[in-house]
Amino acid sequence: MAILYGSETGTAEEIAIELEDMARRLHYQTKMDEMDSFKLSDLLKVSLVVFVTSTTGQGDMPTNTLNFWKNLRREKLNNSNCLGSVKFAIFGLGDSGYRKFNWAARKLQVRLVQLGATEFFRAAEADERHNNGIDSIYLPWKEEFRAALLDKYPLPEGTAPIPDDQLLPPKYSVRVSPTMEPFPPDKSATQSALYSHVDNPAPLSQRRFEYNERQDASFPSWEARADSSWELRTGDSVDTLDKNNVLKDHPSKYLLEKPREIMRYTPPPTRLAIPHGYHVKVIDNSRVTPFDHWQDVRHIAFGVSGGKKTITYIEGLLGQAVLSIYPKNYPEDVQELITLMDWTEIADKPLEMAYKPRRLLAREDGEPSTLRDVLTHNLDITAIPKRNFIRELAFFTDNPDEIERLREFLLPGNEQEFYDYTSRPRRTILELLSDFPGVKIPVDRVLDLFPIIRHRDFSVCNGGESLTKNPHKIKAPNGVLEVFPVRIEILAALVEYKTIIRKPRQGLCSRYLKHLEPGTELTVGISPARGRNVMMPFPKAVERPLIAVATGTGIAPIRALIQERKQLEKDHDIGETILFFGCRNKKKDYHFGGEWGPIDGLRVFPCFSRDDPPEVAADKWERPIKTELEEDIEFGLVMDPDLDKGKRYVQNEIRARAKEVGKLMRKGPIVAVCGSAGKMPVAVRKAFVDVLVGEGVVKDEGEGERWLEHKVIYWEDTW
Ligand SMILES: Cc1cc2nc3c(=O)[nH]c(=O)nc-3n(C[C@H](O)[C@H](O)[C@H](O)COP(=O)(O)O)c2cc1C
Repeated sequence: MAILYGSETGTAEEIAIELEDMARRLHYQTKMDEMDSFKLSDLLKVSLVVFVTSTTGQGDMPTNTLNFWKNLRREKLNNSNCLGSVKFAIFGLGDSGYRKFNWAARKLQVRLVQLGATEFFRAAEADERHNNGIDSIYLPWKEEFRAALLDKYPLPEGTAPIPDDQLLPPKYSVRVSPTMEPFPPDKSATQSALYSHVDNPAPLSQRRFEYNERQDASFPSWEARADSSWELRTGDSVDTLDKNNVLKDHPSKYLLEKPREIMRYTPPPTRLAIPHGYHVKVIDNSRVTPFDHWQDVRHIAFGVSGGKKTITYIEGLLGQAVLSIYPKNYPEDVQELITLMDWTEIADKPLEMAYKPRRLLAREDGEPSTLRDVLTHNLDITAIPKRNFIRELAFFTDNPDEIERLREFLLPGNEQEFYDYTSRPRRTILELLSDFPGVKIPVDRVLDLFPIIRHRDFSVCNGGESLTKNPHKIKAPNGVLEVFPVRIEILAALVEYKTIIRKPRQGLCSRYLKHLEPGTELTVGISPARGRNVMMPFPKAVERPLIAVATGTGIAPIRALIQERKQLEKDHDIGETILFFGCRNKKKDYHFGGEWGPIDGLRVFPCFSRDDPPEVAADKWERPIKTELEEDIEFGLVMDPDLDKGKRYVQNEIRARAKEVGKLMRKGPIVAVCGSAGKMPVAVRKAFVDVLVGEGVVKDEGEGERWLEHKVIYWEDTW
């Protein structure tokens, strides 16, 4: 059975891992990987294929499916019945707050059937918005799916499924190198004392040579050699804790009064071999919201070194680029885990990883990673523990109480307890492990158990001249002036909460960004933003008017776009631009508000939801407040029923400026909507349709929708 997933932030991947575990227990030989690791012809080699895919963007396929999807859609396959022998099942993950709910799974299903494949079990569409999230659909589906497998493909006589309380062999192969001495300490880490006993180790070059020899010798599996096409791309990906739209509790409830104490040590700067990575240095990291504001928003600037090629590449992105940050764990957390697991003896010895997960990045300097390296740079030890993790832990403790407690979390009917222990307080893996001191994870299970750190993508918030106009200079600690020909900026809202267990919480990436000091060197990914092609059929698009709608940090890509259009002014007639920007307070989170004045042809309509008197917002189109509030309360977004009464929102402002918007709409503008997902993009689209009807551009709502679909470049970037 092949289990192929498409996942941006790891949820679908977790489901795939669970399904593989289930299949292995039914004695299936399995191959679980991202869709892009599979060729179409590989599908013909397996008996059953299970696809697990989330939907991303606006009804888009996840990044790690794009090659597979492109192959599947090749025109020459039409009517070929080329997948006639393939039997498949699909599990889709989505969020019903998006207009194109579960579209990736639906598109995939339709195409597979078109090409002759047979669906051997019913497809499912799970919804992140459901009370128990994806699980409400997934858990019953999995049980039925298992029963269907046993029914249609019964086990041979005398063979029983492998029970859940029996440990399966590890999937990945990792061990501490048996002959090699520990490597000399990484000066920036906090490990020097550990090496005081090491006398005259063999020279590094010799040890590296021996190590490589062994690695090569034990590298035969086709999985290990499978193509790494994913490495050629980077995609939109969000660390769960950093993803504020899925958090069920309103931030104000768990507001941190004081910033978290700065860690004594920041992560070591060791670089990873990040696909298409760029070496950058932090030039500036400033908080742009006042300290009494609930949210810490950072404007971070990076200097990109590199020659003409880099500059051309970045300029070629036309202000619509995405910068991927690969966060790291903190040395103190890593040390805590090492101590908890009794790994002190082996933590700094090189590892041999004959078969490692595809996403696990090696060190850029070619040195073999130690366990400490892997725990610092690769494995997410502060992620919220998932079911797979907890299930496996029960095998690694001798304490019967711990075994019982761990297994209890997973019993059918205990989903709420599981959620209350893990996601609700956003408990970390590290905390879970300190709650279960009897658990000692063997090192050969490390790669199977811990999730891999995901990069997080940020829209680059500058464009045009500001990318390259003036070389950026900063003084290195040794006094030498360094020059960076390219400057890239991002605007990052850090996620910090105090949860119901009263502990401060930060997303892994938020914490990493918060403490990024100017001068820090790192490797980042820089790639085109999703949907950029729609946005920039260059040069025609710049001549169209731009109606931009942004809330909060959604202003980032819009600012880049506005700067980009500004630069093109010399050679093109740039269309008019209007910007509706929504935030809470003029003085607190009106990001870049001070910049708009001098830009010709741009008009900005800010909407401060907490500043303006209610009568400004009230207009005849306002949707009944009650219904919105009921929705909000249901999703735990609003704590105080009066909180949102009579506020000024972008959708109201669009209606209030109907004449102007209607006029631009007739010219077939670009409409860009950026900010948090959920109600905002829906309400904004509805407002545009109302304006189209109200201004007589179209007759009715249906025609209004079609106008937005066909006459307008409608680009949403919401998360
Ligand atoms: C930026 C972003 C865009 C999304 N777009 C859609 C969408 O268009 N349709 C949908 O049903 N779900 C959408 N979702 C919801 C995800 O599919 C859902 O959260 C899923 O559980 C994520 O799984 P993953 O972590 O494997 O990617 C989106 C989520 C994000 C963060």
